[in-house]
Amino acid sequence: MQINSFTLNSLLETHDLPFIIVNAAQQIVGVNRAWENHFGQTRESILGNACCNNPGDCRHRRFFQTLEPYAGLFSDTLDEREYLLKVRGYPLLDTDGTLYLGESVLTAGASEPQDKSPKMVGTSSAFINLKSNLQKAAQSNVPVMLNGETGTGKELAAEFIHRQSQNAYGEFVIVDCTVLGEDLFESELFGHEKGSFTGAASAKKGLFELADGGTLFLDEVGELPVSLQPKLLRALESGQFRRVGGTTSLTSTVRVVTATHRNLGEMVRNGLFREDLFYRLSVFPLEIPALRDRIEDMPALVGHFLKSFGQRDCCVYSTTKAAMQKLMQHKWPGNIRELKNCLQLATCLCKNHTIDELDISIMRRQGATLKPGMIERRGQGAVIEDTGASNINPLDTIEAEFIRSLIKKYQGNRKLIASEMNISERTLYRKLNRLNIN
Ligand SMILES: Nc1ncnc2c1ncn2[C@@H]1O[C@H](COP(=O)(O)OP(=O)(O)OP(=O)(O)O)[C@@H](O)[C@H]1O
Repeated sequence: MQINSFTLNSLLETHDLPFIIVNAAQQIVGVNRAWENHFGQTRESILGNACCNNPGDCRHRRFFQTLEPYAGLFSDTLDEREYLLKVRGYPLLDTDGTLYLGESVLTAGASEPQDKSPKMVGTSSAFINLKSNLQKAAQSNVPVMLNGETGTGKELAAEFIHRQSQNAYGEFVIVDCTVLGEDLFESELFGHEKGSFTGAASAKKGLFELADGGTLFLDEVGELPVSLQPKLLRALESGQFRRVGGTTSLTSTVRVVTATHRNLGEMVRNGLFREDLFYRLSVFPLEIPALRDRIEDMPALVGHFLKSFGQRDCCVYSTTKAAMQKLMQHKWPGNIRELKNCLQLATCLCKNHTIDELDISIMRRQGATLKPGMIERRGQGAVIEDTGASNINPLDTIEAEFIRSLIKKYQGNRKLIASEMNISERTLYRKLNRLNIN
């Protein structure tokens, strides 16, 4: 007898852990998405299979004899691989009175989704407040919008939300909205069928489809052209989309997290961002504070990065008091990413694994390089030093003038500008940001 499909689906979808349903004939009649993700098998390939390699004598058979719930460690073979599993089994009754066994399964020793959260470091009240809000956002399942300057940790925060959410067993899929132009948007986001355009040699799943059951992270969503925003809104509202060249409507259930450094409210007022999409995406808005506004986090962040560089280089790095003071005084326009890069360079320059003030070279110029002799001059002063956040150095001025001339030449078309500069659109976008060019 078939289990009532409504009961089955609702049961399966209420479980965050891998979960299977077994009938009295010891056949698998249901698995959830977490199970598929955890063991890398599709439900089509296992539904109807025997529950174990030896169904004549297994815990499932014993369950149907005793009807006793059970919990414990069991060794199972799946797809020719041996797994030690933490298992909990209990009876399920279908609406027509048929008895089934429901079993939640986890690889023994494998961490719970929460344990896989990226390491976010900080001790300031601003950081603790942020982390607590991220946790609340993760549990709520509503769309979250992260707002913050470049390098403040928006992507890390988005991944943290994903790992702490009920979608943690699904994929965390990043969509870089700075590179999504008219030509790429639909095929990247919704995928395409074979032969749907020149070069589409095979069918390809889109990012929306890949994120099914997981989290879709729309990075720099403020960069999405207004003309494409209705298409995104439609897919988010209905959960339905079609691959380019496809005729069937596909469905994807995704958790949406977005990030931007822009003031989207102002963009809405200026007609640069659709109001309906803004409200759809920013149900849970969160501000990621700049490093300069939580400078108390500096010792913890420095300790965190030096520990990881030390593990990489098999040594223990430390800083002098003067070095820490210098780090605390800088304004950090590039935020945590800039701090990390600065420390990475310091580990190369320092002697005896101890970073002192003179090893702290705060580099504000993208692409600035150490010239021969600079390292030798270490004893006489900082190598590349610029602590005044408002100073624009001549290199930046020249670069800004060059980019402005290209903006004029290509009437603001980023693709053409990036191509002439031989850089990606994303790098161009970062340069525009750093040089304050709108
Ligand atoms: N609280 C934190 N603890 C440890 N590392 C952090 C923290 N915040 C950010 N980082 C690190 O700083 C770097 C920049 O973070 P991330 O890429 O998440 O920033 P972002 O705001 O998304 O940047 P962008 O705006 O350029 O996309 C990464 O290496 C990240 O791991």
